[in-house]
Amino acid sequence: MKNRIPKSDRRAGFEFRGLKWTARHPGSVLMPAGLAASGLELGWTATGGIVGGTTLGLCTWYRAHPDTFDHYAAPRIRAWRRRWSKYCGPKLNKALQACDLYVTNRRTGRAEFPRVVRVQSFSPSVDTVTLLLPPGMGRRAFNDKLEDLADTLRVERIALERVKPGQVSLIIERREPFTETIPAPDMPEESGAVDPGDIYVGDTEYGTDWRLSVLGKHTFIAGATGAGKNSIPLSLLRGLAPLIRDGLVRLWICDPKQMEFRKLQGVAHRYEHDEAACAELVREFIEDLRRVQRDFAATGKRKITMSRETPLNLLIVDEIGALLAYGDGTIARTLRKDLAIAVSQGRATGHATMALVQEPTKDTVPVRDLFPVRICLRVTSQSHVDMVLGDGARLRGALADEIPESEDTAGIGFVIRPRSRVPQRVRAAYVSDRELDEMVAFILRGYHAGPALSVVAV
Ligand SMILES: Nc1ncnc2c1ncn2[C@@H]1O[C@H](COP(=O)(O)OP(=O)(O)OP(=O)(O)O)[C@@H](O)[C@H]1O
Repeated sequence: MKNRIPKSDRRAGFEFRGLKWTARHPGSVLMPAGLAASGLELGWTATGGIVGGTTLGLCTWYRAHPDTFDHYAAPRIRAWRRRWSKYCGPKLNKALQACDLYVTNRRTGRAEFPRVVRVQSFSPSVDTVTLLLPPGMGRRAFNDKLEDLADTLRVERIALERVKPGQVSLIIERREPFTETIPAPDMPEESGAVDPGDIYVGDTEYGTDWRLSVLGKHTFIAGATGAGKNSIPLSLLRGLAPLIRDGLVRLWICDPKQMEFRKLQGVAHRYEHDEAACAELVREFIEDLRRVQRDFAATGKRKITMSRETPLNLLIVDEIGALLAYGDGTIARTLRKDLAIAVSQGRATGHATMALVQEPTKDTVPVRDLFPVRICLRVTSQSHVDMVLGDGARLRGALADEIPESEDTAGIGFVIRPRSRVPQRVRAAYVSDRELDEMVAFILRGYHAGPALSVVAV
């Protein structure tokens, strides 16, 4: 039998603890060491020049190419800054101690704290701090303490995710970027001023425009009742209003709830609310899609040119769950098949679909994963977030289940940024009843339901 060496009450000397710390944080040690070495070797003026040149280079990158800077550099710089300014050992330990989030080593009597192993900052408002728990502490220790910890750290809210045994991530929402309602988008006067592939629907947490496309893009919007789902299609429709008026975009609306969309009845190409009639509407939408496909096959075309003869088609299905899961089984089966065709084949033919749902489970919306653009507003369950936005989205900061249930937060949600795959907080603009009426009146003023000769290249 192996002889076990009895544990000592003494800790390793500070120089060895220092070495261990250096091994864990090589960058934070090597950078100042490199600068000091450069100062001594090359002289302080040359080192100042290198530092200045690097800073200038970063500033130029920041100003010249926001896309690549925000994708590659900003999250790393922010995470590093936050690691050492907000979550450095003693500062975080003080907060953890105040919230009783530590264990006392029975043998040595010393307090042992969760250790920060990683800080990620995918967006300016949310950080993910991964902690290695000390022996004797489990993730349940955090259950009742997250609100206290949020107040102690002076942040908006904190959520917890288990990473692997012994490791948890605190998802720390530092601030709410949206404190004001965003006014309804303007309606352009002329069709030529609208790019249907780039319509403003609200703002992102970076203060930039949040835009959606109807060029064969299919959008899935999930959110609990009152989350503000309707504001997304309604904002989009205001941007598209002149195209609808001029007969270049046709609306197909399934509206089982008969609320806001009912007002669009007079300007929609097709509008239905009854379950069987909605299924018939979607069938006709598919027939239209097939007709364009046949036309493509006959003419060798691969893309439509938006015109009154070949308009873009936007199918809006409000409360898709009411049609697919809660209604008549036979109708739901046909509808599911047709929606799957629309979402998988409508891109090139100019048939876009937008579906809204309260409960985004696979049982309710089996075609959910076919939608390439997914938006998650306030949801009622943690699991809904990853269902909508993809695995790991909540861990990367999409705390859609933590958005408070209040009108002040309606329209706030998350989307996944296409290139980086990280969640981004967004808020849809709010279209009031008056602005909806104004839009309908605007469209009706010159409404063209049938074909004519106008062509707008897209
Ligand atoms: N983008 C927004 N910005 C600010 N407030 C909003 C926004 N969207 C909606 N609201 C407010 O929230 C309320 C609820 O919105 P809405 O009815 O669109 O939610 P919903 O998700 O469609 O709910 P349901 O599924 O029950 O129809 C609205 O009456 C409005 O006061």
